[in-house]
Amino acid sequence: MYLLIKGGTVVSASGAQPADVLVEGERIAGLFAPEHTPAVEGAQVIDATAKYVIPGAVDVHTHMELPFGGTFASDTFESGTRAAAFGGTTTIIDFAVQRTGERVPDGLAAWHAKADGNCHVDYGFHMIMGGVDDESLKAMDSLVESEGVTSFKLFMAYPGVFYSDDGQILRAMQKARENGSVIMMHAENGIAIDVLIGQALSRGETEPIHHGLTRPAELEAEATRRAISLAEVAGDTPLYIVHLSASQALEAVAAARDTGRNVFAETCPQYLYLTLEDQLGAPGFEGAKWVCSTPLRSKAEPHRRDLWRGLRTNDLAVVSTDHCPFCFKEQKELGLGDFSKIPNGIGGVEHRVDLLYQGVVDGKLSLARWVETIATTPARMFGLYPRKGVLAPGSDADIVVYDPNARTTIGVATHHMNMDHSAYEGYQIAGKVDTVVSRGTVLVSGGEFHGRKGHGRYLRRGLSTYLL
Ligand SMILES: NC(=O)NCCC(=O)O
Ligand SMILES: [Zn+2]
Ligand SMILES: [Zn+2]
Repeated sequence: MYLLIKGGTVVSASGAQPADVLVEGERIAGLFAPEHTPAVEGAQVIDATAKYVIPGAVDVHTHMELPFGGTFASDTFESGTRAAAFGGTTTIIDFAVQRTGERVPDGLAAWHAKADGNCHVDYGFHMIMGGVDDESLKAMDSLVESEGVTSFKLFMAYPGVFYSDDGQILRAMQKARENGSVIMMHAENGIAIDVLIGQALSRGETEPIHHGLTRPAELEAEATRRAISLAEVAGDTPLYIVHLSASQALEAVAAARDTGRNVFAETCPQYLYLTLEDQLGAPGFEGAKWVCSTPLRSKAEPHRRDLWRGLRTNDLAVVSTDHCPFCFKEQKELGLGDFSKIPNGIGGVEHRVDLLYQGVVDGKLSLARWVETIATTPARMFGLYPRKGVLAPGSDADIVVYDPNARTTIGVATHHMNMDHSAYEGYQIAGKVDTVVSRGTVLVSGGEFHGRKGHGRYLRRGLSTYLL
């Protein structure tokens, strides 16, 4: 079975050129200069004239069905991966969770039970380590060796939930140094934040904006610097800072990278577009829609400008979504009268490709850098390259045809995520995902979904190929 994507401009992390893409079965058979494209009898043809053809995007930070804040993230693996596909994302890496007091293999098994047979796109897992002890350290080895889980997320935030102290973090980093895995860090000083939260509540400051005000940028920067130091002490353990939002934290990452350290970071669209004042500070309880951690930052400071610059310089190597949706009704409302009880998270798995493309439209990113940050580097960073993240012979035929001349408006009425609101309601997007192919199967075309639950397969990941 052949599929030919014809007439488009293929964009890769190294540039753009006119090329036709031939798919045989689930894999890419070849890329051809248009004048050299072979005639393939019986091939299904997709006309990509005046459109970009890019690798299916890879979102390395999602939380489908995450239990958090007394409820569960509102997208299942089924609804969330369908929405991902609509947005041009053909691979996700979600976070399996070992909660404090639980065993790591049990956490992984629980995530397989949620995801297996339910996904529309391919998926892998990182492991959240909610407790670092002798047993869980041993389990890290077996996850790397036998389960294809080669990255582990630790938390310097959320005391009593996922928090690890510095000793635990150092031990996990030493283990990762031995087995070749990557440590992902939620870098916020959760102990100090809890003090600020208590003080704010005792002053009667209960509205959503206080979520952001009690998580100052300096406490993200302090934790980022501390994580970088601990990784150095552990022997330059590869360290990946998740959902980086503040200029000061970015400065710490850039300084480490300038000295040749294996330190990497991602940011997310919410930090590139949304702000503490405009969203978190919306009237009444409305701001709860944008409660996430790290929080949205003040527009009075140059965070967004610096994050865009970091994307250009590669001090920010990846854009993920940290997709963690909660409905406003009944879920975000758990925090009415107490911002600290609002479940943390924003849904956006459907919009990353579009929102980052606006950076191209606005002259902030090159086309190549768009593809590199949403597809190629994520795949390399987390052991999926060259199977994912690139259009090359032998790679999985995960392909997006993107129409730069079409327009779309983001909103709850049209999105496919299981959310009763949109973090980007009314955003006008110049460009549109036109066709989405996953392992040779057309999942989305003409705005219609043609996929089937269970098409998505579990990805056993290798070690990172992005490290120095
Ligand atoms: N980010 C967020 O607010 N929720 C998801 C959990 C996490 O990534 O810390
Ligand atoms: Zn986090
Ligand atoms: Zn997250």
